[in-house]
Amino acid sequence: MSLDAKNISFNTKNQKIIDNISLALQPGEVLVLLGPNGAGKSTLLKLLSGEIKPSNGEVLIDETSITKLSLAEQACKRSFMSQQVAINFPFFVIDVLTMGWLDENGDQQECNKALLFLCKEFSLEGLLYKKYNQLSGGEQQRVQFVRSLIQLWRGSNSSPEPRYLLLDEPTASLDFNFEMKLLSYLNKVKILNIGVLIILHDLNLAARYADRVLLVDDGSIVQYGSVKDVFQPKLLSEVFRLPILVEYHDELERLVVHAQ
Ligand SMILES: Nc1ncnc2c1ncn2[C@@H]1O[C@H](COP(=O)(O)OP(=O)(O)OP(=O)(O)O)[C@@H](O)[C@H]1O
Repeated sequence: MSLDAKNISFNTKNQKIIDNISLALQPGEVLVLLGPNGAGKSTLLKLLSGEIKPSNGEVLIDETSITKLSLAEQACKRSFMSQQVAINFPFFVIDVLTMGWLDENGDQQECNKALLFLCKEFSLEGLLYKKYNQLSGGEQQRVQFVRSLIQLWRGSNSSPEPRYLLLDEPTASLDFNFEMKLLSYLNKVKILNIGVLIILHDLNLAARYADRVLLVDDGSIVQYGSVKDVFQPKLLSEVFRLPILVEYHDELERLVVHAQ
């Protein structure tokens, strides 16, 4: 079981944006997608989510081509939080949160339970009856993260099917507290048989939270593997076009990255 990209490419009239990428996101792992601006990360996530179709190759969810799944079936299997979600209609926060609730998630009582639990985790209780488009950027991002979790909720099921959570820079507008809260929450998410693919720009946070890393540049994979495999100073320096130092921090017990 996995969310697979098999030799996918995405071209526009004048540009090859994704060039023959293959990957497999496993349930139970956090795969961090790294790369410079314009490398193709968001496009790759949109392809994996089914939002856009590859020019070549295919995306499979648990061995079934995503093109053979209905939108409802896709929604059950994977949840996608894109970079910025503008909602022009004046929805209340509670409406935005419950939009993703599916029959598979459980009944109304279960929905209330999920809302109560996740809103407490991400301090949204006081915002439920505010208009979504009046929230700050960070508040909107917390709402979108909780919405994407609510979509995959299987609270009362002790052995849920594999599911996949795709997150495009979910911490970009968050303060330090909520940034750490969201990233450490992924450790709880992944043990629920969910595979998480997340785009991050902060290399130190990537080193801390990734089980595996996919480094892309110019639409292609540069390196795909463990943090140790990817966090090679020469490789990172080339991709990010500045001298980068990587060292093992004894006290933190992980690799840390510095710009030289
Ligand atoms: N539909 C499109 N039509 C034309 N060009 C596009 C389209 N989508 C993406 N691009 C271009 O493809 C490249 C990759 O964009 P993408 O948003 O995937 O990059 P990214 O790695 O997510 O960047 P960032 O870190 O800045 O968010 C960019 O040069 C972008 O301008």
